[in-house]
Amino acid sequence: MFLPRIVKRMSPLLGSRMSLNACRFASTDLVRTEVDDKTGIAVVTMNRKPVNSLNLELLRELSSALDAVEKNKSRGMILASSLDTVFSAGLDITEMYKPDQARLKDFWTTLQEVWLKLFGSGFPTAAAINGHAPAGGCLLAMSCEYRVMRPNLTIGLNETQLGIVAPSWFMSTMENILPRREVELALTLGKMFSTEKAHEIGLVDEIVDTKEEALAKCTEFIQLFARVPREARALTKQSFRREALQKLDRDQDLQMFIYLVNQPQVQKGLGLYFESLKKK
Ligand SMILES: CCCC/C=C\CC(=O)SCCNC(=O)CCNC(=O)[C@H](O)C(C)(C)COP(=O)(O)OP(=O)(O)OC[C@H]1O[C@@H](n2cnc3c(N)ncnc32)[C@H](O)[C@@H]1OP(=O)(O)O
Repeated sequence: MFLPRIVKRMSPLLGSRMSLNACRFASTDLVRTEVDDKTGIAVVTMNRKPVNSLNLELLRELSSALDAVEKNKSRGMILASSLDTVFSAGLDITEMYKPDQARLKDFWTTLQEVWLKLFGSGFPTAAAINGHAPAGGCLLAMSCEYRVMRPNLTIGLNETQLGIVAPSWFMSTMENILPRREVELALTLGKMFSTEKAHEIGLVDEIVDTKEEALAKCTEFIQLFARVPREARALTKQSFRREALQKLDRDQDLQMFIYLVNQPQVQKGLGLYFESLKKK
């Protein structure tokens, strides 16, 4: 079981609001967690080059970071990326293409866990989307309560474009934000929205020019709850999200995923897609 290292020092994020305050760090190579001592808000930053694709190790560390945020009783959590142009490229295709079956099982179970912890968290959450957010990257952002994005990027659930089917809990997560018809269209098309279009339809709440502004806007959102009793807020949020959370039958979902991924036509499609990414 991974245990985050916790030390106390000054934030290296010079120029951002966070830099003014001493921060507690709980960091690993893949996920950095910084808690601002003044606001009590944790910034969880994904840091897996080149594109924050979600492999088993990154998912495990995200899961541990979420546990740490919960345990530390942080005022809220902002999810961000250390990369300049990518928030997260979604699931790491190498986990699904010609997979090791035991690892594939672990991989999917850990993704379920991350979603259950993030979407179902009692603490306030916001995503500072400072880069592209396709598929699993979009899922992480949508699992938060508020989204702030930089211009000229893309976000969406593009699974059908890859010949795969987004699980129903990906759909429920989008349905928590957008009208059902919009979700059906977006998913059947495998639509990637520009930042501007995502903002127009409500998938993204605000557009800002820099990562620092995104972090500041996310902080402002979380601070809206400063005077709302923590427990009442948490139970209200969880009650809104309960139906989606309870709909996930983890075992059945795992069996379905394993079955689908191992279909020869899905393997072929993933292989071709991966090649096309490499050729680019
Ligand atoms: C039943 C199954 C259910 C599954 C549910 C969810 C599915 C998913 O999440 S599938 C993943 C879907 N993701 C995508 O389609 C995104 C693919 N990536 C991109 O579009 C671009 O990489 C991106 C816009 C994110 C960034 O563009 P660039 O900055 O131009 O980077 P490159 O495209 O040059 O990529 C750099 C490097 O990373 C590799 N890469 C990219 N994405 C992935 C990925 N998802 N998994 C694994 N590897 C990925 C890419 O091949 C490049 O590798 P090298 O050529 O070796 O440098």
